[in-house]
Amino acid sequence: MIRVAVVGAQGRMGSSVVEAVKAADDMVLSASVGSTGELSDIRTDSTDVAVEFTVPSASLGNVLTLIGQGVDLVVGTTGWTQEKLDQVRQALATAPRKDQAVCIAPNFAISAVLADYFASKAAEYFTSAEVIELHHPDKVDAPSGTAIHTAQAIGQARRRARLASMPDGTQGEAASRGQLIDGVPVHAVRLQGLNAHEEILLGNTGEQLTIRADSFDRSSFMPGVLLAVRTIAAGGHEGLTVGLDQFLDL
Ligand SMILES: NC(=O)c1ccc[n+]([C@@H]2O[C@H](COP(=O)([O-])OP(=O)(O)OC[C@H]3O[C@@H](n4cnc5c(N)ncnc54)[C@H](O)[C@@H]3O)[C@@H](O)[C@H]2O)c1
Ligand SMILES: O=C(O)C1=N[C@H](C(=O)O)CCC1
Repeated sequence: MIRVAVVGAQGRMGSSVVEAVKAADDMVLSASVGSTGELSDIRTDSTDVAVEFTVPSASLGNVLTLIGQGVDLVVGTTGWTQEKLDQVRQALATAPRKDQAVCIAPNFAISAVLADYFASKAAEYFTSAEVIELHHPDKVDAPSGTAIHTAQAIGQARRRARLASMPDGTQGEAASRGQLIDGVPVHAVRLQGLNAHEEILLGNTGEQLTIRADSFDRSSFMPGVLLAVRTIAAGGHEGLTVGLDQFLDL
């Protein structure tokens, strides 16, 4: 049995993970920690993998503390910059266990992971690319971690293909053109009734490709979370892995 601790256990995602772990035949819940709980309860004598879904302002601190306690991690909280990821890599380099592993993924839904992957493949064939993410209004960060990841993948693909900057004749005030991430405009919508959705628009003269992923319910994230837990627990992924795509045979 894989012994799993959940950090952020009272949140929307954390509480779903607690239920998913309880329902999994090969897992047992070893600890569940809320915002006032003690991370010191999560140690390698009782936990194999900790799953962290909290808030962007707390996640790095939680991750560094748990790495220091020798614990492997699956992290779904968003808000990760290159600087923060580098701090995780540094902590892992001096971690108590040599084979310690952390997986940080902005999205565990297979639809979103594939949309991101397809966009990274398609982007080099299109003159223009824009990302629209649409979420429930309780979300604290914008743009979404997934949209940032997608825009960065599109930016990389465009550089690989040596594409020129995108055509855009906008003059003067351009706030409504979205936030540029790696040269890609990203637009964030917050709307009552939505859960988590992303649309990638790719355009050429006379044609358009639209890639869209919809998570209608938080249950959509659970198979990916459990897959990441099983993959980390099985070993062989020491160090930092960013993105669930790294654990899929794409
Ligand atoms: N990777 C994915 O597939 C995926 C899917 C959905 C949401 N998310 C991300 O997961 C994060 C959480 O989303 P949510 O909808 O569950 O938010 P939420 O606000 O419902 O839950 C966050 C929880 O973290 C708790 N918390 C805050 N600080 C804490 C701390 N220091 N230690 C322990 N717990 C603490 C809060 O009390 C709250 O219960 C967000 O960053 C969101 O973008 C990722
Ligand atoms: O509901 C959220 O919050 C979500 N956050 C992630 C993100 O920012 O990409 C994944 C989708 C849901």
